[in-house]
Amino acid sequence: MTRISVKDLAFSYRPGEEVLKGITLDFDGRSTAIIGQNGSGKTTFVKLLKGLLKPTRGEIHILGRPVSEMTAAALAPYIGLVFQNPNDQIFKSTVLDEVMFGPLNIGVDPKRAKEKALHALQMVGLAERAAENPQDLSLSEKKLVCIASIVAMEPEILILDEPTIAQDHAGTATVRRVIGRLKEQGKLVMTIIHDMDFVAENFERVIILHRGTVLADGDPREIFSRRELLERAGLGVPHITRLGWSLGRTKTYLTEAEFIRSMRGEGAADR
Ligand SMILES: Nc1ncnc2c1ncn2[C@@H]1O[C@H](COP(=O)(O)OP(=O)(O)OP(=O)(O)O)[C@@H](O)[C@H]1O
Repeated sequence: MTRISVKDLAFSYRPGEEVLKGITLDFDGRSTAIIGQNGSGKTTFVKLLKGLLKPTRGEIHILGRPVSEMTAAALAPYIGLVFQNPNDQIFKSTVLDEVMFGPLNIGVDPKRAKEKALHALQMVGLAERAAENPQDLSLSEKKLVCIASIVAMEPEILILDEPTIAQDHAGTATVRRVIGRLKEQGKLVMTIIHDMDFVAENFERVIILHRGTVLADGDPREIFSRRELLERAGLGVPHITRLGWSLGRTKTYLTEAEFIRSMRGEGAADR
């Protein structure tokens, strides 16, 4: 089922300078990473999906609804965006109030909003910090509070902007677990990200944006096999993929587990 349909989408911040140049894409339920060099248009693209910017050309439908006819507030129950920098999002004086704000804002009654917020905080491992001031948390924890704030609204579509930046090892593991849970719940999880290891391990579809156009669109193994294309787009590959290549393997490895299986001789056909 198509969750998001994008047709001939273009956007300019300044007249005559298109930063998105006619993008056509459909998003189904597959978790999707949007990658690309700085300035390729990733943030602009997701802001358009979320209704924070208006296209200069083209159409977007979210769950069949035309974004052009909806306000950002009307879209909020369906699509959530977690900003890269938590300071752009956090404004309440307790963690619980912060996470309750979204559900309350879309009309959930206070009792239910509290339940949803506590459940979301449990998911990110911060339920015990509910009474604290979010400003007293570490950057890693603040980012998890921001994820919980969107999770609590239970939108069908969640977009995470650089979820692993500023995360310590435990924080990254939590983000991985939360994404897994959301996928199990049938949500469309999207991300904008430069961390290719995380993409390879957690996402089913990869889209490369390059100078405002779609340069490639495929599953991670397909995308990370295309060395020339990645070089052209100025992008790296997962560490484990590079290690495999350095050892002369033809298979594109995506995870340590599959690399180890292959090294032990369990994947002889993959070499
Ligand atoms: N508010 C703005 N006004 C003018 N130009 C902008 C604005 N925001 C972004 N741009 C320009 O639009 C282009 C696309 O930027 P965008 O932030 O969408 O790229 P990005 O792929 O998200 O980059 P990054 O990985 O650095 O976040 C860039 O050339 C950028 O300089």
